[in-house]
Amino acid sequence: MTALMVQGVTKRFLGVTALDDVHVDARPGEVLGLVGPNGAGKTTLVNVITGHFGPDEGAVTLGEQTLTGAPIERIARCGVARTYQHMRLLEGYSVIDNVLAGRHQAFKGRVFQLWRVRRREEREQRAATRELLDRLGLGDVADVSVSSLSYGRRRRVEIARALAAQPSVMLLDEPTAGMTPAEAKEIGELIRSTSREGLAVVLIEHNVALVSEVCDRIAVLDWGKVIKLGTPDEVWADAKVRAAYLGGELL
Ligand SMILES: Nc1ncnc2c1ncn2[C@@H]1O[C@H](COP(=O)(O)OP(=O)(O)OP(=O)(O)O)[C@@H](O)[C@H]1O
Repeated sequence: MTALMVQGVTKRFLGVTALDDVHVDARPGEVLGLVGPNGAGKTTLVNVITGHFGPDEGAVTLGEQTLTGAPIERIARCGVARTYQHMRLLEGYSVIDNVLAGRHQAFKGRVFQLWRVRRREEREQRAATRELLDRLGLGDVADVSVSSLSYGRRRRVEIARALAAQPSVMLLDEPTAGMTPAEAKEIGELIRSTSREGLAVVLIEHNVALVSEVCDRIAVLDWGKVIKLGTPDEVWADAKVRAAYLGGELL
């Protein structure tokens, strides 16, 4: 497993500097929180890492691999998976088919294979996906349409789909948005236990209590700049953070 490094990334949209010389890293086995007021640049940073936007300046690397400016599919195949602020599930398809889609996307075109070998791989992938669904508490709905699931379970399917690609880095954009506190707590526990298996998780999250509980380190963005990067205690004790984030009324 390899670390994600963002070095000196700047991204401008017409008159807006959405990211301004951003330096952050996410280490294998840790959860890195990405927090900050609305419009601070959190989603833009995720979009630059995943190749949805190229940066104007700076570099993104994963171990020895340079991701800067690479197409989205290549970055995904390098081991970067994500979920979106607004869910993008294949409506009307089963949970297992949605999750398998994540797996196929990551592995497609990898090698030319005989039909027989492909059939065997497909069976193996289905079995591995069922195991993953069991682990995420979705085993009982594997063959059910995602459209009929509760909001919390649909969010879980999104995470399962990202994990199915066996990433080194998983970027989660507000995975607990719209959840009940109990559902959010469960997702928090899931994120933490998943990271402990060795992947780096980058978590955009507005829920301060959850982010403090789940994250090893937190990067605070404000107006496109990282104003603090440290442990939850270090971050929330920082005067600049308190001033920028929720106008000083943090905890
Ligand atoms: N595609 C785009 N075109 C123009 N401006 C954009 C684009 N994407 C983001 N921006 C601008 O960049 C800035 C950062 O936006 P971004 O969505 O990254 O913030 P955020 O921290 O994720 O906010 P939120 O918490 O509200 O999701 C904002 O001023 C936003 O309007």
